Amino acid sequence: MPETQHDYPDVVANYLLQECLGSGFSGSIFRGVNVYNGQQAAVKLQPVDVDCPTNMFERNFYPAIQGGMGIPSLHACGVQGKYDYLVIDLLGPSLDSLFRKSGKDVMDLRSVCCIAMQVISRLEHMHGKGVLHRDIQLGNCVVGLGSNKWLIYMIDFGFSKFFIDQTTRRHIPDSKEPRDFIGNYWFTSVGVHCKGKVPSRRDDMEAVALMLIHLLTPGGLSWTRNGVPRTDAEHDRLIREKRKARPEDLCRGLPAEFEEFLRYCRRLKFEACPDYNYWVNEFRELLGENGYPTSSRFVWPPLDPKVCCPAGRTMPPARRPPANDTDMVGILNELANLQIGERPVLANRNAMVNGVRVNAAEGKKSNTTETTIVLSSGDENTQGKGSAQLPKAAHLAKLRRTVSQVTNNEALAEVVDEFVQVLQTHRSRTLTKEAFAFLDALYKQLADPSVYVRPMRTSLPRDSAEARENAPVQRRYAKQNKLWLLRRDVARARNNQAIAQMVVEFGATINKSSGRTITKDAFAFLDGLSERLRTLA
Ligand SMILES: Nc1ncnc2c1ncn2[C@@H]1O[C@H](COP(=O)(O)OP(=O)(O)OP(=O)(O)O)[C@@H](O)[C@H]1O
Repeated sequence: MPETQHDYPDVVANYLLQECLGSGFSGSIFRGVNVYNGQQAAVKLQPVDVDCPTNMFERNFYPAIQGGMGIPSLHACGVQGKYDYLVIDLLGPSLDSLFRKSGKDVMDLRSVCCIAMQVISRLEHMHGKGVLHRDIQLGNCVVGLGSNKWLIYMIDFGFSKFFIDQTTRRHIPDSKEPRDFIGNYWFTSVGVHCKGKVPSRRDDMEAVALMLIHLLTPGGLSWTRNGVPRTDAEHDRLIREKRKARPEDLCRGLPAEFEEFLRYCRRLKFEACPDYNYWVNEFRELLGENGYPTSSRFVWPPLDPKVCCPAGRTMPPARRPPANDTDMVGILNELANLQIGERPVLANRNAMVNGVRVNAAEGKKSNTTETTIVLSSGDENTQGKGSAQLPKAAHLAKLRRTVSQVTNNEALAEVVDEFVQVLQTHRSRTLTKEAFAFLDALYKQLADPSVYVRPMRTSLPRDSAEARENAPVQRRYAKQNKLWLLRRDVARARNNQAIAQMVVEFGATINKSSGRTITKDAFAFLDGLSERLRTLA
């Protein structure tokens, strides 16, 4: 029997109310038992006179989205006495509650990838029916019960909205007028929360990205750490913090997919349909690359890594450790001392950190002497060359000079391998101007060393005449699709000229992207390129 300050009825729509399962801003949810057939359900009650009658809104969306995987069924709804009610499938605990109860600071990578795959699929379903969720958060993702406990359900459609007008079947219009934000403090997109933009599909996706990054960040995203803002000043502070957080800072130390996903969502146009499939596959691949099963089934509590990870694999932590170089050196030294069978721990490209430069006078305070600590990757190609000690820019400049003098494919392949290694070694995955200069030189060697090559990246602004000139090639594909195609096609490139053309397209695609980051497909392309050069040698 419900105990409350509200005088909730004992029975609502034939359901005898039992214990309270959760409470929201203006209502509560009870387990209910059908008095006629004993079936259980969740009964969501809200006083009819609340300022924001979300139950009344919510019931409008069920007919449109019901039947989708991970969408609860609506069994009954209406008004009884002073309460607006919804009777929906009884489900299990929310991700918020599971995570809190685990007492952990971060969630494991496998669980986060499964959440990513499932929640993106839920959005694909909802968006496919013309509905935005607009309140993506851990409390609104709940697991099923019994045989469905691996399945993540989306709940709480009280803030949802049809973005496809039900009469005209057209997308709702954008507006330049800033609007009051709708959603939640933690995960609502920067555009909607901090800039007052009209929410669309991209904002649901960005909320997912922020939620995933939050789960992988010790202590969570920085603006979530002071609790819910209670005053306007606190809210303003939160907005400033959220707004200034750059993807590369939020995702430092995480697998590159998370930063790419966040950037992707933020680049989407107002009416754009996100490529859900692409991202589900990215997170699936990330699972595979880390030795996990690639199923999206959410297993909680997480399995012991020894059980779900093939023998001999070393598991990456949910987050690569340090924010601080001094800590990093300590951890790397410890790692170097570990005796883990015959496998060189640091040789795994995903986990590899070849070298770390640490300033002798601690951090960046001094610009004098630098102590360099180099840990070998165990990779034959770099051993003995001593070049891992060079700063990234100098190393890339040296490679540019080398590539300009190389005359055969085998040697070109070696230089490309070293280029990849330099990019992998450094924390920032941005293609710098030195890296672009290397690509220019590589192109020249592959195409015709005697011709003048117009630099791929110049200091001209992005919308300059030159950028516009290149635009048709760049616009043809979104970055990820283009890189995927390049990665696929380089294996069958007929000759050096064809590869040279791909290098240009590769550079143009990365240059066009907002972060100029090197993605997994980008690395795969470079690897494929060097392999192809060897077979064409
Ligand atoms: N069908 C369900 N089965 C089991 N528990 C549920 C169910 N629906 C909701 N809950 C629990 O109740 C909590 C609140 O649910 P919900 O978000 O739908 O309510 P709300 O009043 O709209 O909340 P808010 O004010 O946060 O938007 C959920 O986090 C979950 O723990």
